[in-house]
Amino acid sequence: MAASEAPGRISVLVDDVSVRYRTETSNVDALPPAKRVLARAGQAIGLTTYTGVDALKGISFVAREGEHIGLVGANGSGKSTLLRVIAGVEPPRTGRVLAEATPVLLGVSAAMMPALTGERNVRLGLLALGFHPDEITEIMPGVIKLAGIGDAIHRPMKTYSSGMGARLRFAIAAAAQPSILLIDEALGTGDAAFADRSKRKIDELRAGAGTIFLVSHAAQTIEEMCTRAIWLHMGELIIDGPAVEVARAYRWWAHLVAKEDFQAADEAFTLARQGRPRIPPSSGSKPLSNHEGPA
Ligand SMILES: Nc1ncnc2c1ncn2[C@@H]1O[C@H](COP(=O)(O)OP(=O)(O)OP(=O)(O)O)[C@@H](O)[C@H]1O
Repeated sequence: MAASEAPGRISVLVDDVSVRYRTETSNVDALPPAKRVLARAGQAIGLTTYTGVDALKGISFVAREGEHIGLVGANGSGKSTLLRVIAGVEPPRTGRVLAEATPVLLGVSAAMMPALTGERNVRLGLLALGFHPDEITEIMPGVIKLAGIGDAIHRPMKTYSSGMGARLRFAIAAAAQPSILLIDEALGTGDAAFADRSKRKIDELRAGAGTIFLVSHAAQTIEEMCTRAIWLHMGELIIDGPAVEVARAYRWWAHLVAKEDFQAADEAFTLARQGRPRIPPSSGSKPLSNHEGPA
């Protein structure tokens, strides 16, 4: 179903959202000239230099019920940041996000308490997601089973490996059965058995959710699983349209960049930005590699 055919109710409104991260840098030369002299003087006496990274620049769009929206773009283009802003775990510097239900970002929504056991964290996480204590008693076993971390569930979370913590967070978020579901494939973690269980759970959640946002580096996954796609580049929205069109245009551009045919890449990029994405004639019969690109 193409975006233009989706008549569902508006579920998420992203209005002129910008995010800037403040981060340390050792590259004083990249700072604006006015700040360079001061930064050099500061460095000479051991002070840390900070700079701003514009992760999202004035992003606006509307998502509707029934839409499965893929986010594509090179590494660092702002995809995860956008999911985090929609989930409400990253405050935007400007703009706002309105949602008709609580969007749940699989894997990171629950704030965990390191000193408490996994079991206590599950209980707190489910309370935070709005479950009634009686419901929690009922669904706890299923959440613990999905996390599948064995006896470690009775140990403090600070003793967990990062994979074990991620599994628990995933299992808590999955219990929410959200109507607005945010999936960041980069969060995919764990061993083969968990990957299999989590994939089945994601499929189940996808079937129940009204609006889905999916970040994936595999443009083909976006083509197969989404109705619509948004291409982000250096924090800017380049094109928003039917998934197949946008994902293929992105893959084509990424392929040209990987081949170092920068002139053709620039042309493809400009056309996409103008809303006239270039879809390579061969892409239907001979798919480009999923992972091609400047990533
Ligand atoms: N906590 C942070 N502090 C400073 N900069 C950050 C932080 N998180 C992200 N960034 C920067 O913001 C920009 C966007 O990052 P983001 O993770 O949203 O990109 P992405 O498209 O999801 O990348 P990837 O495909 O590599 O996962 C990048 O330049 C990144 O370095």
